[in-house]
Amino acid sequence: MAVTRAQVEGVLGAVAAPGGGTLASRDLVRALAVAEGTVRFVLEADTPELSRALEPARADAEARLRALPGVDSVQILVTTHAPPQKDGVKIGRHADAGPSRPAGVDHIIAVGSGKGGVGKSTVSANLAVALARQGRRVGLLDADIYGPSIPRMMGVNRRPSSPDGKTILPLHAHGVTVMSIGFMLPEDEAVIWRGPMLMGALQQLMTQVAWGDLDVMIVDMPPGTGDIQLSLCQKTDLTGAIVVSTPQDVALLDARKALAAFRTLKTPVLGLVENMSSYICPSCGHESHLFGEGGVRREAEAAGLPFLGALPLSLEVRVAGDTGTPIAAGDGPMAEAYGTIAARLVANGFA
Ligand SMILES: Nc1ncnc2c1ncn2[C@@H]1O[C@H](COP(=O)(O)OP(=O)(O)OP(=O)(O)O)[C@@H](O)[C@H]1O
Repeated sequence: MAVTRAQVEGVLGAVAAPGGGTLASRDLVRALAVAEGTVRFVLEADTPELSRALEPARADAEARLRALPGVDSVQILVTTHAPPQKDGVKIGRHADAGPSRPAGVDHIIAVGSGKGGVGKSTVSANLAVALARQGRRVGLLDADIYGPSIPRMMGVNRRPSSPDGKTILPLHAHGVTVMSIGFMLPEDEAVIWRGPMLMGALQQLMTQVAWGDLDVMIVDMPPGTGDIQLSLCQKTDLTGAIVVSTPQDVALLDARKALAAFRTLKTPVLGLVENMSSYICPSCGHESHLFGEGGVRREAEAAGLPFLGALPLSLEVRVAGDTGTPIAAGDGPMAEAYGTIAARLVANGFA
């Protein structure tokens, strides 16, 4: 029997947190994902001390979750907010170091979402492939520390090599240069990385990977609007961001938070994409709007932002993602839909 989110939340509500309360009541859990026997989440502490003190609770949660029927794997990441920086003191960096971009990379587009599971990685991978098919030199950086899925979607799972021990050689698939934080994480192991270490790893992917000359780099961001997303936007010279949402009200609420965060960070939003917008029955052709109709388009209009396109829910998309050949690499209406979004980005000079 498959494990449910409610069962997992029940366990998190029973594991004692250091200093009183439980992991749930102390609001320490972020990005909880429960899918196909895998439970994954982040414990986010606000001080390095709390992060260290969380280890017994992490181990307890892991043991209890593993004991639930239907759970095959448990991945818990412990992070801390970066310590506040004293004015003028920036260790190891030039005091004026602003946002940066790898040499030779013309544009960087972040793909974000407020809510997890809305198809952010699917859109990132397919957009990258669609742009490559239009002759652009494209990089795809999977920065989704909570659930790096780009290796599976692009069909690459070798560990990248580093012949000189300094530069990391990226992988290539479907005409795209690919690098994922997933390549750096040990598989099926609980990973305990602190916030600053994670940021260090992401910076490394940006600066130490031999990306070569690229017209555009697509960055698959972690879902949500936490510290990691914030630092990524602040430290990277982004051309702009694309926000993916489903038309459901709950997803839209979170998408609105993502838009607000990008606005605060002064990251231009290049447009919104509606994913899983409708379901077209493969046998009778009937179109149903499972998650509501047109919500993201209306959201874009209300915010005065471009609406880039609506992508239907399609079994083919999921199967393509699971088998390592994004749907945009083939032919048909979905590939065309991605081609249209890609062409628009190129025409506007963003890619
Ligand atoms: N239009 C679609 N039609 C059918 N399945 C889809 C579609 N878009 C995404 N999916 C499927 O939904 C699942 C979640 O998609 P994806 O991993 O891209 O979401 P995400 O927003 O990146 O999630 P996360 O929060 O884990 O990063 C995947 O199995 C993917 O194949």
